[in-house]
Formats: sequence, C-alpha cells, structure tokens
Amino acid sequence: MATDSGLKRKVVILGSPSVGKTSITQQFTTPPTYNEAYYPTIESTSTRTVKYKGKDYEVEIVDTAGQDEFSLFPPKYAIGVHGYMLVYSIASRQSFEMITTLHEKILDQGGLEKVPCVIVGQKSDLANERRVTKAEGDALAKKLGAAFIESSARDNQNVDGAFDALLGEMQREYNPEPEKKKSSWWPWS
Ligand SMILES: Nc1nc2c(ncn2[C@@H]2O[C@H](COP(=O)(O)OP(=O)(O)OP(=O)(O)O)[C@@H](O)[C@H]2O)c(=O)[nH]1
Repeated sequence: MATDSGLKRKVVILGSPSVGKTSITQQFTTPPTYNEAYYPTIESTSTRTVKYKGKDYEVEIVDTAGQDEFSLFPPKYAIGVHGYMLVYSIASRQSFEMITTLHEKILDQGGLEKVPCVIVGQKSDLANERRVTKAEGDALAKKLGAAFIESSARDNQNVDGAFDALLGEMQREYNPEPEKKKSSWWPWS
C-alpha cells in the first residue's frame, strides 16, 4: 500500500482473463480506442492526467494479466499502489466470483483491513448475455467497502466514470475532507 504522494496515483487493474481490463484502460488513456481482437496481456503501464475536484492527478495505470483463483498475487501489486480496479464481465459469473478472491488477496498481501477499490462490471452492452445483475454487483461492492459501476469499453460508457469513482475512493483515503464544523447550540457564537 502507498502513502499519499501528492498528486500522483498508482492504480492496479485486476480481474479474470478477457473481462476487458486492457480495453477499459486503453479507452481511458487514449480515447477513442477499442479493439474487437483479443490479445492476452502480460503487463502494461500507462498514464493519464485527470482533473478531480479541480486538481490535476497523474494516474499511473498497471494493466495486469488475467488472474484465476490459482494465480499467485505478485507482491509488486501491493507496493506503492494507491487503489485497485477490480473488473468482471457482466456476462460471466465466474469472473464475478473472482472479485472476492482478488480482494482477499490484496488485503492479505498488503496486511490491510481495507483498501480504496472500485468494482467494475464490464461489457454492460452485452445485455442479452447478462449473468450477473446490477444489484448483485452493488451488494458485493457494499460488502467489500468499494465503489461500484457498470461500464462498456466497447461503447465507451462509464469508462471515465469508473476511474472517477476510484479517484473518489482514493481521495477519501488519502485526502479526507476536513470534518465540517459542528454547528453550535448558541446561535450567536
Ligand atoms: N462486448 C464487449 N466486448 C468487450 C468489451 N471490452 C472488451 N471486450 C472484448 O473482450 C475481449 C477481451 O478484452 P481485453 O480488454 O483484452 O480483456 P483483458 O481483461 O485485458 O484480457 P487479459 O489480457 O486476458 O486479462 C476482446 O475481444 C475485447 O474486444 C466491452 O465493453 N463489451
């Protein structure tokens, strides 16, 4: 896990193979980009500067190889990382179930109790092949203390929204809003 490092954020994208991790990353860093062809990723890092609440953040994004329940969690994905995007496909139950496993691995590896996270239900355009409801995604995110969004890299739907949600989670962790001054009982004080 990382400490607050000013206006830089390092995020790692994790999920089962072929859920659209590379597609969502490319659509975010070099829009508009979408590739119908599937090329399995080994690992790839890209950056984009984004404005969040009036400040420019340099976001470094590590797009990882698809994981299954037997994959080892590389320790480098726990060091210096500010937040995680956990991606599944709404058309794959198995990829949805991997989210809980991945979340556990992140906490175990970092020795953490919580971590800034967004859960992304990708391929929302595949409505006829849906195997995971929005309510299930939402409930899992609540259980894991994460943000939740459904997106389509193909249609460029909610791609920026997914990263924005993660920035929000990281902001809460590293730059919490100062507590609002409690209103005084005395109206004149
Ligand atoms: N229908 C649909 N297909 C998508 C979407 N995003 C990605 N795909 C397709 O799904 C396949 C896998 O996409 P990738 O982005 O390579 O998936 P990945 O999760 O990076 O895959 P790994 O490298 O194996 O981990 C490709 O054929 C994409 O064109 C989407 O939003 N909708």
